[in-house]
Amino acid sequence: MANPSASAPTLPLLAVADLHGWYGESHVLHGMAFEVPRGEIVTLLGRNGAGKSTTLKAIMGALPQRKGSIRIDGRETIGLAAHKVPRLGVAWCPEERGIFSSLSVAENLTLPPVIKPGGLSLAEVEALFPRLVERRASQGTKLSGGEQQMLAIARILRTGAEVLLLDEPTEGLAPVIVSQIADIVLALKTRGFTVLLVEQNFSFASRVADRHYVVEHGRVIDTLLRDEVTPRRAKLKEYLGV
Ligand SMILES: Nc1ncnc2c1ncn2[C@@H]1O[C@H](COP(=O)(O)OP(=O)(O)OP(=O)(O)O)[C@@H](O)[C@H]1O
Repeated sequence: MANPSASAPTLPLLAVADLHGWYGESHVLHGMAFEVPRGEIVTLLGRNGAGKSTTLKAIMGALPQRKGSIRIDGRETIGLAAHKVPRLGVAWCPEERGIFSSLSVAENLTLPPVIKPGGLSLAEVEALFPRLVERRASQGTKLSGGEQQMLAIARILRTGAEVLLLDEPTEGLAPVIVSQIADIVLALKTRGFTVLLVEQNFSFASRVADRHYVVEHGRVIDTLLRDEVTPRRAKLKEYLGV
């Protein structure tokens, strides 16, 4: 990884301000605003349909109708074509995971192109994911949900991205696998990655994250730092309806 302290420490790696987004006539992001400091794990929490996944899409330039501001390492990207966003060091792991079923684990792993220097080597990726090494020759279709999720995360680590957008990486997984994914996300932080996580699984989110933004109706309605989660747990449960 590039040295995380190389840029100004006070500049957030990702800064979203007054972000609006639409699907056709449907206005779903209503002034999203939040910051992701370099080296932190940050979550967007909220009920189904709050606009969390759409926010990740908007950051990647995959939401055609959007306005506002999305700065990546200080650079405004709102007018940028979608194919240019990854070059700024952002990688997206969408909810559907996107594993190619006809390709092997090894082929899936090396499919995304390296677009920036500073990514992990294949050997470093494999050291983080021993399970994938064991399954190297297996086809995508033969993998369990947890293995698919690991592969979806693993294959973006070589690309040189510094910011990883992970959309519900624990969805549908057994608790023991969720715990392994938490260990991996924490290991990524120690390797210098910055992570923006969309999550419904609050116990997972609270284990890994440094800060949480609560999203409701397409905007951030509250922010909690790691230490505020326990004292404000009742309020958080109310927000999430759990
Ligand atoms: N492709 C789409 N076309 C039209 N409307 C959409 C589309 N995708 C999402 N929406 C709508 O946009 C709103 C925000 O959805 P989004 O998926 O961003 O929510 P979310 O907070 O990520 O929740 P979830 O966990 O259910 O994905 C919802 O009302 C949803 O129905």
